[in-house]
Amino acid sequence: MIILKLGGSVITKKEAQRPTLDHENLKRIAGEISESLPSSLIIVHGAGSFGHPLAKKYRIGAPTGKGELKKKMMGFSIIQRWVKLLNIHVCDALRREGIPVVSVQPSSFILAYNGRIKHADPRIIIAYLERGFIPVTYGDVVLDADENLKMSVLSGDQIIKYLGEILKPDRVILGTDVDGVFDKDPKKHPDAKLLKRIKSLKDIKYRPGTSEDVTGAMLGKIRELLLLAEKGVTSEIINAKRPGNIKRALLGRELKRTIIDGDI
Ligand SMILES: Nc1ncnc2c1ncn2[C@@H]1O[C@H](COP(=O)(O)OP(=O)(O)OP(=O)(O)O)[C@@H](O)[C@H]1O
Ligand SMILES: C=C(C)CCOP(=O)(O)O
Repeated sequence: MIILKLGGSVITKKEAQRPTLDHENLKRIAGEISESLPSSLIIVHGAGSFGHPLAKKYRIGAPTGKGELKKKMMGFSIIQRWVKLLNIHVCDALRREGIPVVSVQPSSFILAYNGRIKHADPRIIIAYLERGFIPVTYGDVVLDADENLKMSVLSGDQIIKYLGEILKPDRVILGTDVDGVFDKDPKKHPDAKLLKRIKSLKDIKYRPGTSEDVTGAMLGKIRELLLLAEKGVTSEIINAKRPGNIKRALLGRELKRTIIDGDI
C-alpha cells in the first residue's frame, strides 16, 4: 500500500489570492498515477490557494473572539465548499484516466481537539481500499472540541500521519514543489542544500513558515512526518512539479528526495 500526497503547491497556484487550479500539473500527474498505479493506493491532497488564504482570513484555528462566531461559521462553510470543489477537480482528473476514485470528505467524519484529530473512523477508507477503490481525501476544515477554537484547519499532512499510523503503508510519498527538504528554503536561498535524510527538526537550520500557509508549510509537514516515523513508518518528500517524478516514485525508481525516518 502507498499513501501519496499531492501538495497544494503543485495542483493549485498557491501564491494566488483567489482559488486557482493548476490544470496542467493536475492532468499530467493524473496520467502519471494511471501509468504506475499500485495495487493499493490512498491519495491525499493539500488545499493550496483553495484553502490557506481563506482559513487565514476567517481565522479558523485561532481562538474565537466575542461576537466572531457567526462570521467564522460562514468562513468555515465557504472553505469547506472550496476544498470540496478542489477535490472534485482532482477526482475528475483521476477518473478521466480510468482510476476508480472515491472522495472522502474529512469534515464529515473527523473531529479535532486543539487542532489534532481526536475522533475519526478509518473503517470506511479501509472498506473502500479492500474493494479496490482509490480513496481521495484532503486538507479540510473540521469541528474542534476546544471551546475556544470551535473549528480548526486539518492539514492533509496530519491526515497522512493519522492514516499512516493505522494502516502502516509500505510507502508514504509527499509530492511538493521543491526537490525535498533543504537546510533552508530553496526558493529564498539559491545555495540551500538538499537533505537526503531527516531524523530530527534540528537538521533544518533555518525554519520559517510562510505567512499564507496556515498549517506550517514545510515545517508543519516535517513535524507530522517525524511523528509518523516514531511509529515506524518512513516517508519521502519529492518534487511533483518535475514531469515524471510521481511515476518514478510510485514505481520505486531513483529520484531526488528527502527521506524522513526519525530517530529509530
Ligand atoms: N527548508 C525547506 N526545505 C524545503 N522547502 C521549504 C523549506 N522551508 C520552506 N520551504 C517551502 O515549503 C514549500 C512547500 O511546503 P508547502 O506546505 O507549501 O507544500 P504543499 O504540501 O505542496 O502545500 P499544501 O500545504 O498547500 O498542500 C516550498 O514551496 C518551499 O518554498
Ligand atoms: C487550509 C485548509 C483548509 C487545509 C490545509 O491542508 P494542507 O494544504 O494539506 O496544509
